[in-house]
Amino acid sequence: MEELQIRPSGIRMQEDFVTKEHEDELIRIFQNELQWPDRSGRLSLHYGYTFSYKSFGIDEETPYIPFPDWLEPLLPTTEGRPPDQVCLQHYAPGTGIPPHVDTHSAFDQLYALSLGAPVFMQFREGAKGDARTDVDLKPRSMMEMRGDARLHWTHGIKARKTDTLPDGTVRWRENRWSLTYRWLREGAACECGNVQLCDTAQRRNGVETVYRWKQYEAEEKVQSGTWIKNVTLLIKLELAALALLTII
Ligand SMILES: O=C(O)CCC(=O)C(=O)O
Ligand SMILES: [Fe+2]
Repeated sequence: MEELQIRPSGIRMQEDFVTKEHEDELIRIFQNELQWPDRSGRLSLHYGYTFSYKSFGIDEETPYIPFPDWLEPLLPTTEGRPPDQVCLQHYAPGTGIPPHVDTHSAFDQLYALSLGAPVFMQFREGAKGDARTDVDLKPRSMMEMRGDARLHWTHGIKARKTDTLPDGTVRWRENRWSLTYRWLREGAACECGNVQLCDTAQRRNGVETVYRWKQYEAEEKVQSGTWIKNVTLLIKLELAALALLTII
């Protein structure tokens, strides 16, 4: 894996993690053999352990979902043990994911494999996002986020139909799938101290943890522009906030 020489530091990339033939076969499986949620927008399927935001450990009530056969050869081997959780996501053209950090306390190492169409992922420094960097996620590439890229910059994908390349070319979005791999953090506490982005630091400092979710909601509003989505999300946010508040 090669680290990109950009800000944020900590983005490591391995191109051609799978062959084109392997990718075609995976997409065939994704499109024909998996049961996706029946709704629009970004769709997710989860494998492995589920993290409980109540107990801040493995959710004992949700059964472990074994990794399917097609997933086994796609697991990164560089951590010495398989990930605890894998999330397969489908992005239909026009969909994205709001800027966020994957929860610090819950997860440590973080990798993502891109399949299908390329897309720009935007990294933004801190909560306000003054510095921004677009990284072109090429199909078949495996990315690792560590250090600043993992903890101190948010990442997200703009919900839009096209991306404009640095040379001005307009690239239409097509179907994209990603696999996000996460390893649980030992002790479920992060020591980075970033009160803006780290839930452990926020808890320790008595900062209203709901802030993170509020920010997420605001971003979603700007991106989706649809009322229904906002309402659904708001309910989810409130539930999440309640779960978080109970453990403060
Ligand atoms: O789609 C991707 O490549 C990454 C998705 C992501 O950021 C996440 O699942 O937390
Ligand atoms: Fe993420």
